[in-house]
Amino acid sequence: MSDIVFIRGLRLETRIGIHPWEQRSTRPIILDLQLSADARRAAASDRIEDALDYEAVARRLRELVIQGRYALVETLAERCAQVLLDEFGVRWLRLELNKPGAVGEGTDVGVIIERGQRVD
Ligand SMILES: Nc1nc2c(c(=O)[nH]1)N=C([C@H](O)[C@@H](O)CO)CN2
Repeated sequence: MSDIVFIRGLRLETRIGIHPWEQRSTRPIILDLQLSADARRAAASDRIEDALDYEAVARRLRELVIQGRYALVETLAERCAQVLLDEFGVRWLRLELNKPGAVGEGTDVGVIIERGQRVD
């Protein structure tokens, strides 16, 4: 199965950073996600129950991200990945977490992780 459901540019507020001043207020992070999913099954039935619901994914990640406090982008990326694997049954994912402006205006920094087994 090589189908992918994607979410690009998911902007979420969180407290993140290694410096005490970064923990005093929220800031935006941006998630880009690729999630393996069986699009053929969803297309055959045309039912959301047979699809990986990107709306539900976005809602769950928003809840997770806003509630937490994190030092590292790696930690937050890993938490998000675990939720997708455990709660949504995603077998493979690629997650890019961007912390825009962290090393100067207009600069994108962050982490890209892949988890699970890609079945082709
Ligand atoms: N690999 C990482 N390096 C750095 C991180 C991080 O989360 N992962 N964070 C910081 C600071 O919080 C920075 O974003 C703001 O000064 C520095 N390096």
